[in-house]
Amino acid sequence: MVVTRLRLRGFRTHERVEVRLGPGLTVVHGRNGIGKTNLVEGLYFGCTARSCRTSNERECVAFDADAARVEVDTVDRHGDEHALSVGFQPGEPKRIRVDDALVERLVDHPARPLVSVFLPDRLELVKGPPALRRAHLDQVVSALWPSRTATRRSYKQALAQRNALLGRVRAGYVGREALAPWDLELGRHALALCADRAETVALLQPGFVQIAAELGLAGAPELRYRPRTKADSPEGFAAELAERLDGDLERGFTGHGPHRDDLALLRDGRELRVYGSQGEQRLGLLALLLCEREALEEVRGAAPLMVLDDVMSELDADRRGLLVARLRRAGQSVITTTDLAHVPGGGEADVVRIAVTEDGVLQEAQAA
Ligand SMILES: Nc1ncnc2c1ncn2[C@@H]1O[C@H](COP(=O)(O)OP(=O)(O)OP(=O)(O)O)[C@@H](O)[C@H]1O
Repeated sequence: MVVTRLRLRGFRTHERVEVRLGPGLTVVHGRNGIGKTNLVEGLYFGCTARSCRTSNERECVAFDADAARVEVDTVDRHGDEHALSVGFQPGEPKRIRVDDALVERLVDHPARPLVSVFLPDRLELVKGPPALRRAHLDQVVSALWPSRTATRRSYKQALAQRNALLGRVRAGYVGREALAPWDLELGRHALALCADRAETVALLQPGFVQIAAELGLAGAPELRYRPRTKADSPEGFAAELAERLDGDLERGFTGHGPHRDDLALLRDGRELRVYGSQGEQRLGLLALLLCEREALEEVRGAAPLMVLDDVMSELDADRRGLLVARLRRAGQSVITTTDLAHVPGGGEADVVRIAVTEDGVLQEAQAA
């Protein structure tokens, strides 16, 4: 799936913009604060109906506009064209259309392109709480094997049911023994979810190690899945729950299981979250997103659209070269930069360049 065209209306600094993207690399350049991130945020919004920068989407509507509208044209692998549009007016539900049909959600719609975004704000994924990395890992599982989304859903449902039952035991409506069948049920889904996550991390690990080293993360990089459970059968998991039942009854919810797992990014065995510098955390995040992209290419035969905002200024010339070479190997990517010279090969004929200036957004090189 390739995004061929992006149109923004009333989106942050962009009153009215239309640009074409290349099937390979597109470089968006312009001075600080001119609206480059706003443009790629618009691209993300058009592909997912969500902002990649804020949960308060009112912020995306231009200061002097009442509503924002983003349209994205795509071509799928069979050559079929699709038109996605997202209209957003604060206080109203979003109006999302795919090929003129209204849809409720875009994220799980088959016609939408997968998109992976590196923004300075996304550093939270490395620095922040385990819940963010867990959710991210589950998204990668779903992107790699869409049918396995059901595993996570089943676990969540079983967990909610057990938590409800804990409440009934606490209130004295039923005895503790009522939990036993639910614990086994939860154990079955828990082990399936852990297996999906472990398989994904094993698949990502070699790429992560290679890319992190290539980008200059000193020491031995490692991606490590940290499941809470040590069980290898539903019965074993149920036994772990039974050991913790008093605590669960006290709190009123289940404190053990895959909803407490973490994905650790390490260097020389130490967590980047705790010991990494900001620059090292950035490299860790970049390596993670890039190895996911390559795994998707391998498993699904389609790399997601990769959006890299303001990444070049942090890398030396050799590493910029390695990064761009990796991006150009497969799939579509968009890089923003203050200086076109920071993108090796950015002037080549197959690269699409878009200049964001005080006079507007200028398409410098058109995709064929
Ligand atoms: N809803 C909005 N309406 C109008 N302008 C906005 C809105 N939200 C943010 N801005 C403006 O957008 C500008 C920042 O744009 P953006 O983050 O895209 O810059 P940039 O080109 O990526 O800069 P840098 O290179 O420094 O990262 C700021 O001047 C900010 O005031």
